[in-house]
Amino acid sequence: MTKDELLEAIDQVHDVFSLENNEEQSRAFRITAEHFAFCTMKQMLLFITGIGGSGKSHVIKAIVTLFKWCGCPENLLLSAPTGCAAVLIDGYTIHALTFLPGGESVAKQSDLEAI
Ligand SMILES: Nc1ncnc2c1ncn2[C@@H]1O[C@H](COP(=O)(O)OP(=O)(O)OP(=O)(O)O)[C@@H](O)[C@H]1O
Repeated sequence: MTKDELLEAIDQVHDVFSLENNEEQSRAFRITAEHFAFCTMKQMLLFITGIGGSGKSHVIKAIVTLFKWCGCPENLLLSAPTGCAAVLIDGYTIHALTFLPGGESVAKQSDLEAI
């Protein structure tokens, strides 16, 4: 996919999810999408928060859609701290994603570094 096609896909997903109706959703989506498009080797940490129903999952769904449209859904892993939150975004719990053991056992540093 060329850069122009990527930018076009970003605009289309932005429209499909009506993110122009919400400035903060729009900004969160564009920051993530443009990082995906132009800075693939750098880690980005972005904290999106808001009260229940403010549209956090909606932004995540838009990001998921962008990765699908760009043909690389496998480059995106979704996780959430609780099972309920993970189901809402069709993702994994952080424990499941990082193979952390359940119960009271403590993960070994070497196991975590191998992930
Ligand atoms: N920009 C938008 N355009 C249209 N509908 C939207 C938009 N943002 C959010 N919604 C709708 O508002 C509802 C609540 O949004 P969402 O589930 O994303 O909120 P949330 O912040 O993740 O909530 P919670 O924290 O309770 O899980 C959903 O039905 C979603 O589709």
